[in-house]
Amino acid sequence: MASGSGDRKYDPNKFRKYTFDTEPIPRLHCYHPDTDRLIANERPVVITDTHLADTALKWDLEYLAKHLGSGQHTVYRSKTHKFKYYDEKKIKNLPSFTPPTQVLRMTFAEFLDKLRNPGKDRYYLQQALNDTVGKQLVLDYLGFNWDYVNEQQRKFKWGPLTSNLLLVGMPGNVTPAHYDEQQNFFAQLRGYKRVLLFPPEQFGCLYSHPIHSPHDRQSQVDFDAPDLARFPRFREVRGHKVVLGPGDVLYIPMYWWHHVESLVDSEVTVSVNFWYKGGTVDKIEYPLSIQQKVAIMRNIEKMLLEALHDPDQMAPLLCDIVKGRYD
Ligand SMILES: CCC[C@@H](CC(=O)O)C(=O)C(=O)O
Ligand SMILES: [Zn+2]
Repeated sequence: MASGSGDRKYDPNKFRKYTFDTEPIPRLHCYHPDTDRLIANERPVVITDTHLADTALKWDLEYLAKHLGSGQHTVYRSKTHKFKYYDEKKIKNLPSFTPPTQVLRMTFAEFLDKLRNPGKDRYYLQQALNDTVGKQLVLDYLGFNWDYVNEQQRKFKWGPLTSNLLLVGMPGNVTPAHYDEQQNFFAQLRGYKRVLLFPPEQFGCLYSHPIHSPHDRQSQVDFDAPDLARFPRFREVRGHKVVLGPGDVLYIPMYWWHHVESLVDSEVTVSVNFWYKGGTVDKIEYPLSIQQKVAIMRNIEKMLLEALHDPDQMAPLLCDIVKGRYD
């Protein structure tokens, strides 16, 4: 049964089921007065009629093969549907770490080949748009509604645009729950993606990997088989949910956890995100925001690890600070 507004065609039953409740995310016109209020309050919202990346709505596989350029692109290969991000620079911190995916470099033509004959593997192209793309793609990129996003960046005092990541994923691919330290306008171009979001207040329920781990910022909880003995507060998560289709732009606020999956039987999905550095506050106001508290927790963890030089000493030391004194 097709679902969704207008000519949106997807079967909502084709997304994986999870153990927690979800509530919908508002879908508002870019000029609706509540849209800017939600963004100003760092709450997620699907913004319609931005025409943000309309020039990229034609970016199907054939078009990308023609215009993405003959350079090498970053493609992840996974033996499962999950593409859990890891920071290669932190692997040295954790000799026991086994990367859950392989990073490959290939031309788009080679990527197309993999899509046609994936074998048991799955592939996910994740490539920052840069000056290696073809002329036509540059023209499409210049044709993005920069007036709109530049105005938003100014209005909400965000930092600079750091990158636009092009994402070309196989049906069913999942980017597991994580948070980013950047503001994100996520533009869906082809196919359908479901995004589950969790506010930064649920930090204590999503158990991110330790900061020195390559999986820093990623949840330790396997949403397909949550280990409630190790992660008991996962029972408390309450998600926000939206299915994005072509033309939708989702504002993913900095520090909001998100789990993103391509509809299992949709066409190959194409998205482009707009990552902005967070703004700087000129003066600290109290009470602190939850985002500021997450940033403080990260800084404390970094400083303590730096001082102790040994992750195994973190828990006993923190327990001595807290137990019987602050709890
Ligand atoms: C590597 C970025 C993946 C993306 C989610 C997805 O489309 O799979 C995301 O998490 C983001 O845009 O922040
Ligand atoms: Zn993300």
